[in-house]
Amino acid sequence: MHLTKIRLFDFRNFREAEVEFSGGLNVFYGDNAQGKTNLLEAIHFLCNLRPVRTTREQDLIAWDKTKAYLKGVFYTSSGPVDRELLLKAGDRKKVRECGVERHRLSELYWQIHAVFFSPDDLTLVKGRPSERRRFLDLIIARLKPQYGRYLSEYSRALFQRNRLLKDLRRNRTLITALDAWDEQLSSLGAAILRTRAAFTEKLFPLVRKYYLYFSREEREIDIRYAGSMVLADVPAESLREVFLAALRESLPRDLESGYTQVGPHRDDLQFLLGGRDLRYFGSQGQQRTLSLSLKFAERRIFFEATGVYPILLLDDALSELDVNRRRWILEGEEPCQVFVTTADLSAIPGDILKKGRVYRIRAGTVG
Ligand SMILES: Nc1ncnc2c1ncn2[C@@H]1O[C@H](COP(=O)(O)OP(=O)(O)OP(=O)(O)O)[C@@H](O)[C@H]1O
Repeated sequence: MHLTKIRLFDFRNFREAEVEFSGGLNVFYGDNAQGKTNLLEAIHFLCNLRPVRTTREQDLIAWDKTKAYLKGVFYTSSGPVDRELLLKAGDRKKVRECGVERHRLSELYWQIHAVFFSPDDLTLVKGRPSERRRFLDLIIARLKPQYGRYLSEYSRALFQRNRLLKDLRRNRTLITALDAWDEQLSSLGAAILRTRAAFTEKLFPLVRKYYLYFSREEREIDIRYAGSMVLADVPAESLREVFLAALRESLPRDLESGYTQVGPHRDDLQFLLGGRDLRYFGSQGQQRTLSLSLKFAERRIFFEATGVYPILLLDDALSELDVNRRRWILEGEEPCQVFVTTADLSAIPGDILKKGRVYRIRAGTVG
């Protein structure tokens, strides 16, 4: 699968552009603040149907406009697919595939996917637990739309339970309503925990493998799912009861804080090297390598699930890698379409650059 062509209108600092791409390496090159990242974001939005990280969709519209339009033509195993996205201020985005408007976006997730990596992904290691949960949840929900539904129902139930906890401070008789929320939370939470456990079983060995490869360190990284409940050795079918018991046990603390203190919404990932937490004790380089490994593991997981390598979008990421790793990624030992931004073409080995296509980005235009 690869993107053969893109058209943009009033997307970020692009007024109008149409560009054809190579199925291999594509390099967006130019000075700072010209639009290299914006073009990468446009590709990501077309592929994954959501903006990079927590950017709001409306912020993608050019500042002095009220609408933005993107069209991408993809080459997939079932032939060419064209996908259009229309953003309108104050409205939901519209998605059309092969000319037909689509409302259930999860039906479009399987075939086309992109993995975006930039130095900001350091937050996956150094940032708050919610960043790591989001990383897990987005990948799983994409591969299993049912999981996305568990998550949204769980957060609705959690919101109601937290509201009730606060109300209980004023009116104790409301306590009878708590059981119903605990029941809901524990069955949805157990489904989330089960799915995450099955997923991390695949993800963790891959992250370890890429970390070893990228870091050339002798020691393996140890990755753990750091739960807010002790779940080691709990069989999958007992998760609901264990969670329910944990909710009851934490009730005094929950009432005091007004928040539910246990559950998958409090869980985290922990990365240890030589027994020390990389989040606090890792060097900048080790943390960067780990965030890159997480993204490469994501890419591999998609390949294993779908048989198709996602498109790789590397924003200003080459400077972090030595020449051998740049070569490995850009030459494609794991073949896929790659888009790279750089302000310095010498970051790309000359023989590889010759095989790729280079686009000069200047003030929202592509040359
Ligand atoms: N919605 C928008 N409308 C118009 N311009 C925007 C919008 N959002 C961002 N920009 C501007 O687009 C310009 C290009 O940003 P971009 O991040 O793509 O630069 P870049 O070429 O990747 O630069 P760098 O090399 O510094 O990372 C910036 O000046 C930014 O302020």
